[in-house]
Amino acid sequence: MDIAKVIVDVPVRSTDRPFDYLIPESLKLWIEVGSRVAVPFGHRTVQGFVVSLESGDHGTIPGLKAIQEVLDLLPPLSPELVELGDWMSQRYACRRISALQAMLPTALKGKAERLISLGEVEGTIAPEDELFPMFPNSDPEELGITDFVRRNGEVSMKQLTRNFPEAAETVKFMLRRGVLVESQSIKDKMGKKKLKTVELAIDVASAREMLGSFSGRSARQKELLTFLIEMEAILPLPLKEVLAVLQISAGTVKALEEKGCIEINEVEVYRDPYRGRDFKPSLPLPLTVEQEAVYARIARTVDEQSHEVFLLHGVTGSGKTEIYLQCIQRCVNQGRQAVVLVPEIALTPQMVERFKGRFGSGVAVMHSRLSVGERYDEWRKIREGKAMVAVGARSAVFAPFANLGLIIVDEEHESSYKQEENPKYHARDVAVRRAEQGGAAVILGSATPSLESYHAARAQSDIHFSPVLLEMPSRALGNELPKVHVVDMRDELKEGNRSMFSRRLHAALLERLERKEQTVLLLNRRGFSTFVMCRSCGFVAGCPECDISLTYHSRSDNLRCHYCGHAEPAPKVCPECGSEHIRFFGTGTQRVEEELGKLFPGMRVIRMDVDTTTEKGSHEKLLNLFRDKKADVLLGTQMVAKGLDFPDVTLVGVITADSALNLPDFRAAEKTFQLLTQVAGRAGRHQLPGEVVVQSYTPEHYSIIHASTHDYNSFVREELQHRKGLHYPPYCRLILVTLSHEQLPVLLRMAENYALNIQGKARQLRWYGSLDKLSTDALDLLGPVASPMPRLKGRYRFQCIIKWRGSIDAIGLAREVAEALEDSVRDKDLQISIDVDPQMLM
Ligand SMILES: Nc1ncnc2c1ncn2[C@@H]1O[C@H](COP(=O)(O)OP(=O)(O)OP(=O)(O)O)[C@@H](O)[C@H]1O
Ligand SMILES: [Zn+2]
Repeated sequence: MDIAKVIVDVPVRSTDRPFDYLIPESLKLWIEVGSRVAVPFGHRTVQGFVVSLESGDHGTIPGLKAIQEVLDLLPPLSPELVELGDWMSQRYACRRISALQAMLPTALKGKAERLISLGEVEGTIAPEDELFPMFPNSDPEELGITDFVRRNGEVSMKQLTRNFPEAAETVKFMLRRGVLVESQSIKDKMGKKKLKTVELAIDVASAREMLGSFSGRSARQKELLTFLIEMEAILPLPLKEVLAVLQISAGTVKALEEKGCIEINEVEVYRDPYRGRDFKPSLPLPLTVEQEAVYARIARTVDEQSHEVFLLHGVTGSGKTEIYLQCIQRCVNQGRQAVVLVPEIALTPQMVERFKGRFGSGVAVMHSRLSVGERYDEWRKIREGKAMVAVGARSAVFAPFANLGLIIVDEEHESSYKQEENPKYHARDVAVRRAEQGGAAVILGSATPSLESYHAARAQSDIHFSPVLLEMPSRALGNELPKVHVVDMRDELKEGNRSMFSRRLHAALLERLERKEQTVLLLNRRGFSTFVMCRSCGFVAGCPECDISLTYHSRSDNLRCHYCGHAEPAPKVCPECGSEHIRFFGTGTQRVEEELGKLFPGMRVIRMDVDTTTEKGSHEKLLNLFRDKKADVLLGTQMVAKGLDFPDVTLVGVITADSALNLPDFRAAEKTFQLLTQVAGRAGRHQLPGEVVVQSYTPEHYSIIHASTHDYNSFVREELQHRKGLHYPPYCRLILVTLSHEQLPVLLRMAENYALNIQGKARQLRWYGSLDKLSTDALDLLGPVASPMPRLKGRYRFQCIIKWRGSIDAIGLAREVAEALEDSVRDKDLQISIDVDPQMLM
């Protein structure tokens, strides 16, 4: 008998390898690489994924157990995705099962029953008597199955395999052609699964003739038939809608059906979250000269169907989206599919509309605001070949397309592409890997590329990938980038203005009210109240070693560094200028809203933050209100910074540019630059010119200076110098290792132990030492120190940061030492988490 190697769903490390199972003869045809199976494990039955097959005579191996059941008719994973899972488990030091499960919609993880029903063949379900002509060459088995499913409506997979034990190949073949469809019995209040439709059963001419034959009593039937004749072009119509429009009863419909004039069919509808919504169809725009050059370059690779990564650096409003759309078209024309990744926060209706408008219902949308059932249906649309394009957040990188030709990562610099829980993968890096496997092109697009990607493109020597840099320095509509004024808030204070609005921003807001133009106001809440700042001179205390801001701890009233552990007492007066205006910094959106109400009576403000957007669809509602000019000001957190394209926005105000600058994060300057550039890019995108007011306590900071002149290149040059000097990415890579335990003394010992073991092993391998001194292969370790959140859910937390570069296997080492420690102490309470290339060090 043949053997399947199976990764089982048992959440302990010792099972993180394939186990051998015999494939019983009866299941042989059903099992492929990527199949989900039920297998005995210990005394239980668990779920697992087949990762490889071995044929041969293994019948005699004692103790080898057999697979019990196949859980889906079509394997939910492709061999390509299984291989990607393998790669992820090494790249992110995670378990293979967790990588594989991350690829599937939630619905497939639960216990829902799998059902088979009859599919749509050429648009409608085949009526009984048309069955033979439709499958002239079908074998009796296929007809038997069709008939069985028809009689039962929906059958479970068990029923089907019981009745047709030998028919695996046939059923699979039928599934692939859409004669059968597989679904899950997901109870989902968001939508229904079946829709009745009404359609003429005779041609229009005969129907017209029939009209004369209706007498007084059947006037309603005549009305219905007349209606259907008029609507002929758009038939079939949903029955429910017809009943509602004509105010007729089901009896009328039935009578007409019995006369053979009409037919009622039941079709399966996907729970389309965008159903009933009209998307304005959009045609390809004639490209600008800049766009044309970029497009031609990418199109070449798409046509060759080869693998290449592009970094598309295009200023805000340069028309990157149009490039994406036309490249996708090119790819789809060749019969290959495309995935578009966008940050969750930017997955606005406006964004979806642009893709649906161009590609219609061939677009599947995947994001976390959909219900479980809706997400499953979108996933199924992809797997069954009913969608050619998937637009979605992070996890859409796993869209089960069979022949992927293009992956687009929009706003590639966004840190939300990194998943913070296990598996801690970065969707951009996974996208590049997947494309490499399948010979697909990748476009990483941004107005502010991440330093990692940009450096990789310039240096052509990066460990992940070397993208080809393509640039679009001007806006598509030919207008200028907006003028940016930086206001020094220290001067405002000096001159007696204690309000949160500078005089300049105040005046600009008034002007917009008078001219009936709109304003976007950004309040950057990230990083508030973790640091202490002097309002007189802008001083913020930083770590002397690590060049990041110190974090204030109120209990001990001191300041601490979360990279190396440096601590000092919190100052009472500013060490720079002696002022007593040194304190926490913090303002909420609500307070800004109140203040606007006081200063500008009658101003209509829409506030958009986590509080006002929790409800499903609220985000969209607020944006629509703003677009329809029901408000003068859109006030919000980061949410307002991205992707919006509103013609009447001529002013963008940033309340405090510095707050994120002071996060204890080596990417603070980069993130500040990106956010300012993005939000500034919302102003003056169409006919009206735009203006931006940025309020700051540190206007001399290079991230603010360069953002104000839209000078990405100068910012990058300066920032790269800093990173190089202090050994931060992209000049090295990081691994964040967090250890947690309920008991502090135990944890301290373990963390110390972990650090020593890493250092010891690295020393043996001649990797260990300061990155300053070692030239190529090098590894250094910071810590252990208390984590920024030192106690979480009753557990203490300590962390180490491993810095490394070169071709050494630092990830393997971090994992190996963690596992050895776990094995040696055998303390179930100890948890060690490894985050490779962390985005959040807080
Ligand atoms: N070739 C073109 N001809 C006419 N208009 C265009 C063309 N390309 C893009 N546009 C328009 O220019 C505007 C900006 O384009 P788009 O939103 O795609 O820019 P973007 O680069 O994605 O910007 P951002 O990074 O700010 O989101 C849009 O209103 C778009 O319709
Ligand atoms: Zn430090």
